[in-house]
Amino acid sequence: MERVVLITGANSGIGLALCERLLTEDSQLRLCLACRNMQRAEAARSALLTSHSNAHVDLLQLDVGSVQSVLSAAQEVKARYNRIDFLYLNAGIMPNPQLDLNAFFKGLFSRNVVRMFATAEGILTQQDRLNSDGLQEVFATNLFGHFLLIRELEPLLSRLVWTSSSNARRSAFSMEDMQHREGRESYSSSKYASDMLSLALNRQKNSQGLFSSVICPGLVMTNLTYGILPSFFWTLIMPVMWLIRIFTNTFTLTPHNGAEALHWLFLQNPESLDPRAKYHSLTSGLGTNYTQPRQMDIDEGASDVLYSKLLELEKEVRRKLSEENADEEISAVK
Ligand SMILES: NC(=O)C1=CN([C@@H]2O[C@H](COP(=O)(O)OP(=O)(O)OC[C@H]3O[C@@H](n4cnc5c(N)ncnc54)[C@H](OP(=O)(O)O)[C@@H]3O)[C@@H](O)[C@H]2O)C=CC1
Ligand SMILES: CC(C)=CCC[C@@H](C)[C@H]1CC[C@H]2C3=C(CC[C@]12C)[C@@]1(C)CCC(=O)[C@@H](C)[C@@H]1CC3
Repeated sequence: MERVVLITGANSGIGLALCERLLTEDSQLRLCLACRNMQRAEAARSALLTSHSNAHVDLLQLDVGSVQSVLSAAQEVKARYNRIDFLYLNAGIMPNPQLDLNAFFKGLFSRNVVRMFATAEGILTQQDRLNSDGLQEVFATNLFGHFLLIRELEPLLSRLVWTSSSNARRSAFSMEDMQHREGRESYSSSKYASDMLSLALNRQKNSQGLFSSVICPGLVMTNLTYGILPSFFWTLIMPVMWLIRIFTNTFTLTPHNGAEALHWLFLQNPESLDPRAKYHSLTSGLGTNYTQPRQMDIDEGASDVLYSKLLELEKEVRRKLSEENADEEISAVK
């Protein structure tokens, strides 16, 4: 039977590399590339068809950071497919990143140097903003839009895979400020929230046949990472990056390597997976890719609380949207 795989943020980086790898694995797949920009989606589709000329590649317009777009895209998915075998929740942003050079150089000569290169802990902040739905943009894109998509498509789903990060950190997340309105680590907070949500989904939904996993792709050179430093700087330090890669397995660097754990999970029986593990894409000094589970620092109770808070926010957002639609209808009649 033809399997259907939907991937958010599939037009570039790790998402696009995953598409390539999945088509190489199973040429009979039906891939659905869910992207916000249809021109970029078309370009990705053409690239995939160049290497896999008989592949079934569909496109879906989805801005995961917009409530209305998620609801419309979900309607379209329900009209097109009877089921989604794998939903990869991969789209993600890190807007206005700032590297703390002082902390970086201090870190270079500390015991935590390997950890710093693997997680960017203590050296990276972001500046977030409100989107047109009144939500924090990073939270809306990296977490809430995906949550809403899952809620809309639930009867069709069986496997979920989140592209999280080793930058996810408990101390960056606060249950009282789950959107991270206050701090400057919105990326870390949103990724920690996705780890928690994945655990909560497993606790609530495994009995109904829905399984969720999280991965970290390692440090991959994509649009997201290129946005952190000016391009001339990347050109300068690229040889150093490849050198560091010999000593640290988290420097996967290429999108193909970064997609390792996403691909590996595609081949696993969900019952054999650990809901408390994050599956890391790793690359050895000799360039061999492998996947390694590492325990996440999360409480089951807290993950359930987050799940309830997301359900509450969903209600609120839907109510607001229907009020806005009603207002629009009234003014159209006038
Ligand atoms: N690169 C790395 O080192 C790491 C990346 N990650 C995660 O991997 C995932 C993929 O990122 P990566 O491949 O690196 O970076 P890219 O920027 O190449 O890919 C991000 C993808 O997400 C899409 N996207 C962003 N915002 C939205 C939106 N509102 N609606 C729909 N699609 C959207 C982008 O589309 P568009 O082209 O239109 O912007 C793009 O296709 C992210 O979740 C990121 O956090 C995790 C750890 C490390
Ligand atoms: C190699 C030299 C000399 C400098 C590079 C320093 C930083 C730009 C680099 C060090 C650790 C990196 C890192 C990320 C981005 C680039 C670094 C800060 C990530 C935050 C990218 C996105 C993620 O989700 C993380 C897993 C990455 C963690 C490490």
